[in-house]
Amino acid sequence: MIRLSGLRKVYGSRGREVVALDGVDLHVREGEVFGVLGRSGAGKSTLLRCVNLLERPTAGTVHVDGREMTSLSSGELRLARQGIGMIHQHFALLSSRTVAGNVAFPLEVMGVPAAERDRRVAELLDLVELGDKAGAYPAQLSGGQKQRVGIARALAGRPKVLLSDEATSALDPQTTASILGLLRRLNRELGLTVLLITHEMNVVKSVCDSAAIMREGRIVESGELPALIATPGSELTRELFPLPEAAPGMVTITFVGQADEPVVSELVRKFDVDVNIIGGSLETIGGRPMGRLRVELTGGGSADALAYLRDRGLLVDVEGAA
Ligand SMILES: Nc1ncnc2c1ncn2[C@@H]1O[C@H](COP(=O)(O)OP(=O)(O)OP(=O)(O)O)[C@@H](O)[C@H]1O
Repeated sequence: MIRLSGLRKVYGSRGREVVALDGVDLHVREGEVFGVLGRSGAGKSTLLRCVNLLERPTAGTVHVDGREMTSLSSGELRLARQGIGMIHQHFALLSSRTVAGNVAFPLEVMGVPAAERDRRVAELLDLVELGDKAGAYPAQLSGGQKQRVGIARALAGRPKVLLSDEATSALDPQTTASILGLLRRLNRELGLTVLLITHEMNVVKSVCDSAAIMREGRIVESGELPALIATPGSELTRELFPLPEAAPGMVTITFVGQADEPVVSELVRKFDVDVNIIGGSLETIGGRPMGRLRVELTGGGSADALAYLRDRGLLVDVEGAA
């Protein structure tokens, strides 16, 4: 649905060049929620704004729903942008307009007749569960309600793609969870493809099907979450499942979906080993238990025990071993 190839963006700033995107390739499949994670300055906002061409890339191509965005005329681009909604960290609502007026705004720009516009606004406000706030002004709303208005407005043109620019960063954890729940529901009910940028691991964990990590304008890893978590050396896995520091010889076992099996007791029963648990971190991601366990194995059966774990499809990493 979204394909970025060889994307480069260089800003000229007071005679100095800043490379914000340095050869980004990214594929977001239709109907998925894709999260781009990265620290401040990594290039996330620039990447997102290149998708709808709010920012024009210096080089590379941007395909959205089969169209090459950089080759469109300004009229074609305006139309193409109707198929790409966007929500923002600070909501970007018009304070002088009511909730209904904010949602109606893009419909007015599109030239939708008044009666149809009113119908559509009511439908959109119902969709985000704000039907009773149509006449309220943004200043009278909570942060979560403001973001729901932002989402309703972004969906006015019935987009296939929603871009989310740190949409929950200004919200408390409970409100964040409800907004992420809403995005997930819209993704499922409308088949909406969602590309979100965030610096919060929690967002990726709770709502994304796939993710990418960005650093200094580059994608350092990307893919569907289970595959990414099962990749040896994955940075995402380390951040998702933090563990106490490893000492040489310690064993880290990564589970992707097998976390409900009694692996530790099996090891002790089947092999001549003692298992000392150093730490563990488990989460349910996409309905599947995933996580990491760090242990110390002692006893003559350690090598056989490790081979057994690997045979079972678990990712096993021995600290200090090549
Ligand atoms: N309009 C601009 N002019 C010059 N430099 C810019 C501009 N926009 C962004 N940059 C620079 O490009 C780099 C990437 O910025 P970007 O905002 O995309 O990162 P980010 O990961 O979204 O960070 P944050 O979460 O802090 O917004 C940074 O070094 C930033 O200073």
